Amino acid sequence: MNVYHELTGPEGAPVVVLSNSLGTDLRLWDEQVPALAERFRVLRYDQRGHGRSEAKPGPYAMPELGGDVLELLDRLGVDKAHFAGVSLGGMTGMWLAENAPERVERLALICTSADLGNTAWLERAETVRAHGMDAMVEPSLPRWFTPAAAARPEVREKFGDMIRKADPEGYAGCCEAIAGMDVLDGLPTIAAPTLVIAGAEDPATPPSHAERIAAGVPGARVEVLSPAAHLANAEQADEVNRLLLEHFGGAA
Ligand SMILES: O=C(O)CC1=CCC(=O)O1
Repeated sequence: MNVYHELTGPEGAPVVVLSNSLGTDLRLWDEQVPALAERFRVLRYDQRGHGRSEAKPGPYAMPELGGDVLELLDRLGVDKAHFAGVSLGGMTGMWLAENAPERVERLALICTSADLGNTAWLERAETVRAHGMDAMVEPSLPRWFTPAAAARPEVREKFGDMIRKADPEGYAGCCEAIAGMDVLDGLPTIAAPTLVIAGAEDPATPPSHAERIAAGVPGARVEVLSPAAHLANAEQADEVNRLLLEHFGGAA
């Protein structure tokens, strides 16, 4: 599988993997990389079907999204890494922590869920296969950002571009992975110290989903940020950077 990735930060430093959400790409983490790369080797990648990664025909399943990360870590010679994921990226992180615990040091789950149902995701997959990614731009931005942030031209341009650059088949395949996701029952087996971050105004994965994850993962703690919708790491970058550095042990 051809997974596009970028490495930033000192060689030999502990590795932090950053995994993007549905419809975005590794640019989602632009505000995190400078802060994290002072102390960590930051490995960000594009989920399959997104950005510059390969878009195999769907449907996909969570073991494939997690398998892409394991393959990438193997290729780069990384035995174990910290992992942060937004939404679909967080789902990938939960799958990894449950199924490859020896590869996950500490886990940060941002604006994500262990169960998002299935019907709506299968319908969304049908919509993008029929109408392409343009159909996703206007519905997505108000879920991703609070109204003030969603109105900013640079936000609309950057995140609209990420949506348009996703491959419709790849996006649909990821919707199908969300529909078939099965990480809820395994939450109590997660041994990696886990931080769960939610956006108070997130309509897609509201704070109740973060609380549900934290109720399942032994010792997990929740932080709710405001104002922030689904892409809290973009809207509350400084606070998310502070929390990630503290959680991964890189705080000054
Ligand atoms: O619906 C959205 O765009 C929000 C979302 C759900 C899963 C994900 O990765 O993003």
